[in-house]
Amino acid sequence: MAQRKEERILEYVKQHAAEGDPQSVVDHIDKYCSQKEWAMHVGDEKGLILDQVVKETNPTIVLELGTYCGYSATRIARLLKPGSRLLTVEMNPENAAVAKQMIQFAGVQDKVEILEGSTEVIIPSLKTKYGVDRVDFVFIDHFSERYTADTKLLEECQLIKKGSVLLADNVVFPGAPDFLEYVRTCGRYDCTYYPSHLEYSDKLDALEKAVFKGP
Ligand SMILES: Nc1ncnc2c1ncn2CCCCCNC(=O)c1cc(-c2ccc(F)cc2)cc(O)c1O
Ligand SMILES: [Mg+2]
Repeated sequence: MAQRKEERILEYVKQHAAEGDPQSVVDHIDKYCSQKEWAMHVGDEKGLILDQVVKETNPTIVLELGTYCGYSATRIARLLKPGSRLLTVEMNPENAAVAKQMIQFAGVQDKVEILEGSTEVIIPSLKTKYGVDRVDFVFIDHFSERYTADTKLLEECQLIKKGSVLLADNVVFPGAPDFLEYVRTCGRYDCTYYPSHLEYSDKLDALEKAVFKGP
């Protein structure tokens, strides 16, 4: 029996999902986490909203803040056009190791790069160290206390340009009130609120989309 919940999820996927099939990986993570052990993936209900926003954005460069086990990285990467790439930031090295294997098993490793470290350190290095000019889509799913600071950091580093899309998870639960206040009142974003539910739960939650209008 694997020691950590995240390793048990990976083991279940390896034993039951179809290798090289990202949809199968996503479906089996949802199955395990709704039936056996809850875990903080964006999940199937909010995941459908994520899918819709990714499809309408059709991004070339995606940044994800908070990889965890790689569920949303796999979910996003399965929708990306050839030649596009997803950079995902994870501070916890044990979770990054699980995510690397999950992404590899799903067969999307050529599109996904896991950057180990904290967002406040990684974001300022994206241009110089990772050759990023701008990001088209940012999925924000790390500590809600960092959402606003990292959004401001993306602006200051000129990583988001007119039309870049931010999509933030958990804006109701655990909640990101200062992020909602910031993007809705600073005058630089067109915001859309998508009510939903916390993953594998009937508690209310929501996603907030914030489209950058330029500095
Ligand atoms: N500065 C940085 N840079 C990179 N990673 C970083 C970081 N700082 C931290 N981390 C590492 C991310 C930590 C996980 C973030 N996600 C969450 O914390 C999260 C929690 C819940 C939740 C649900 C029910 C409850 F009762 C309680 C919590 C649900 C979700 O969908 C979540 O995404
Ligand atoms: Mg989340």
